[in-house]
Amino acid sequence: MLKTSFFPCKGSALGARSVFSIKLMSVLVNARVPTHLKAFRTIMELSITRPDDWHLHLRDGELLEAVVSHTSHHFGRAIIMPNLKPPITTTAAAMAYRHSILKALPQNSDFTPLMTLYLTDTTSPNEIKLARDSGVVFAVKLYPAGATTNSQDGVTDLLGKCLPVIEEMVQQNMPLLVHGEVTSPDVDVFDREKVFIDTVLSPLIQKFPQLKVVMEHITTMDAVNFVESCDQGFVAGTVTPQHLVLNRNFLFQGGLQPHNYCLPVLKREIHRQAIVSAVTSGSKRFFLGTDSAPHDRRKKECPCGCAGIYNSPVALSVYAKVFEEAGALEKLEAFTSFNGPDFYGLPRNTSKIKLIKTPWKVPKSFYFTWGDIVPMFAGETLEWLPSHV
Ligand SMILES: NC(=O)N[C@@H](CC(=O)O)C(=O)O
Ligand SMILES: [Zn+2]
Ligand SMILES: [Zn+2]
Repeated sequence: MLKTSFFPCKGSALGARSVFSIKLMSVLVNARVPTHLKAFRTIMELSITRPDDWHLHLRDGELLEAVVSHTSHHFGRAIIMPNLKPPITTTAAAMAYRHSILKALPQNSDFTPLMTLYLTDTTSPNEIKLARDSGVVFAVKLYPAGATTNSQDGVTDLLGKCLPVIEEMVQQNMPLLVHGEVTSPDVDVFDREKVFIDTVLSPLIQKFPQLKVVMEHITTMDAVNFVESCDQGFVAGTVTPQHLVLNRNFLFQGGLQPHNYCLPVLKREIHRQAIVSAVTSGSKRFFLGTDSAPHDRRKKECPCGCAGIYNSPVALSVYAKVFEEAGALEKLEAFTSFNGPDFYGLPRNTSKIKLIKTPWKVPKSFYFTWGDIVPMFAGETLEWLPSHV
């Protein structure tokens, strides 16, 4: 392998602390031919600060053991979603869940799970104090009751029933993470995010301008505009790989595609484009949150399949492709590794990972003791292989 050039890239959005760099390497393509005829292929390699995943479902039991290393290999930290059965509604339960995640990690892993509490109609302000004092709970998650997987214990009336808890969250500087969809059957499934913004989120933020809110897995230009219209530092948005590269046609292409079904559901192409523009613009308001949501294959390929896309194994490759295609690779690192910790008031990671622009094949499935999980882009070839430095 012959290094032909090395140049650190300092994009304007990155500032002096950026360690982003691109390397080009010439690699021998065919070793058998005489030296003077040997062909070289140029390989690009990115070095970025270790990313964090600000929205992740790790599940529990054998599913947890099957998936955790796909995140812990390349990510430093992740915000762990609390929608287990039963949900993680107390600090004590969050601490126990954290313990089981740490136990499931590969040996010598330094991955840190950042725990969350599942908000219910009866969560007490005192529970928020306990959560803050524990030092291991970093946010509270709002699932409108019935909106998504395991949300049946969620909130039925946020503005009516949860005001004392929200006041305490403001006091404790505890972020509220939002699955932003209304659940009324009268509202078209493709409009649920916009209606949620208009009827729940806007009034909430007007009432509590000091509340930190993350609009999770944004799917529409309405969500992009909303996040951009709010005070920076108080409202942010996470973005999944699927909402950057798939539109709603992918739900039906060649027949019903259960592995492309997640909530909020994929939207029109104009919405996908608005999200791509927002994240590749270099805005600090958006950051990486995969919403990787593993389900056993039989729960996806059945008459009433679960919502959720398992994307941990491919997420970094997909994000890199999106930034590359937008001509904004120098802004990738802020999205993957800076904007999230800056919003949460946590230090940025200090170690690095590499992304190598080489083709690699996504496994068709990941088997575990009682089933298997089909990842996003199963069996397809991607580029930008993540690797340790
Ligand atoms: N995104 C999904 O479609 N599913 C998530 C829940 C969620 O994040 O809404 C899951 O837990 O499976
Ligand atoms: Zn959700
Ligand atoms: Zn989720």
